[in-house]
Amino acid sequence: MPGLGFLPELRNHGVDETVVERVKDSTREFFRLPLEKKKAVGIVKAEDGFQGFGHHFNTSTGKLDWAESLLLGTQPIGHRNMDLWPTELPTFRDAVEKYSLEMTKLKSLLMASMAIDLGIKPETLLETVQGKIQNIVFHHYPPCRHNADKVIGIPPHTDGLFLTIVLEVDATPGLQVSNDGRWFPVRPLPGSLTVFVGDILEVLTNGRYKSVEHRVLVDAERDRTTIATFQDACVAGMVKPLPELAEVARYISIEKHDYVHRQFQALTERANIVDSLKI
Ligand SMILES: O=C(O)CCC(=O)C(=O)O
Ligand SMILES: [Fe+2]
Repeated sequence: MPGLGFLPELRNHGVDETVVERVKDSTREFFRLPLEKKKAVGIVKAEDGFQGFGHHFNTSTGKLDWAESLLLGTQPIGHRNMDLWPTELPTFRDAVEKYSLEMTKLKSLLMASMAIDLGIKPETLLETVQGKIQNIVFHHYPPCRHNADKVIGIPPHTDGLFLTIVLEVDATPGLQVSNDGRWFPVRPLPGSLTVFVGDILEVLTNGRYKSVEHRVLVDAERDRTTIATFQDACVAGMVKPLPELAEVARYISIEKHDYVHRQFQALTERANIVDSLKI
């Protein structure tokens, strides 16, 4: 996918259909729970970021956040906070565990194709994600019948980690990508997945792949529910272009924890972190 910031329709991805259907059902069931039950797994802050249920985005766009989300650390096992995996629903934990493993497999397949495309050894790329965090975020955007222009599902952003794989639970539109200052809807065919290049992947590939700005609008009539899987990466503790792709580095090298700090700052200032790393 040279030059592409996202793959709008990944078909024939080999992800087990039963696993997909079960995680979709579990997600619908979770959001149908009464608010008190969802609050029981409310956001908890930890050293490696926050996990749990709540409003994850602080828009500062002058619009009201119109989403409820549950973020679970899923890989490696030590990153899990099992207190936040709902026990209320009998199949939820198992469904998420299996889906997480499918996403791990798919990520490796995608990375093998990327390595071929980039002309580097697959191990070079795979090493960057070895033992790194995978988070799964379940989003629910309820319909907004009146004043839809005053709310936003997720404000414009690029994904800060390495790779994102989005599964739509229903067929409600809302996701849009930005290109040349215009917004374009993303409408994947049923059964396909949407893949986003994250900011770290842009830096690692020295700009061969670009992270792309996207947002989620709220539908007037229908709920939109999605499952976004995020994969983290770094090169020996650093966010920097892979030496194999950086005869002339186009981005500075930065310690991973400084990157996380900068990313947090960029989010609150609505600035683009990747731009601030460009040489
Ligand atoms: O829900 C969606 O369609 C996209 C979610 C997203 O962009 C994100 O979680 O970063
Ligand atoms: Fe995103």
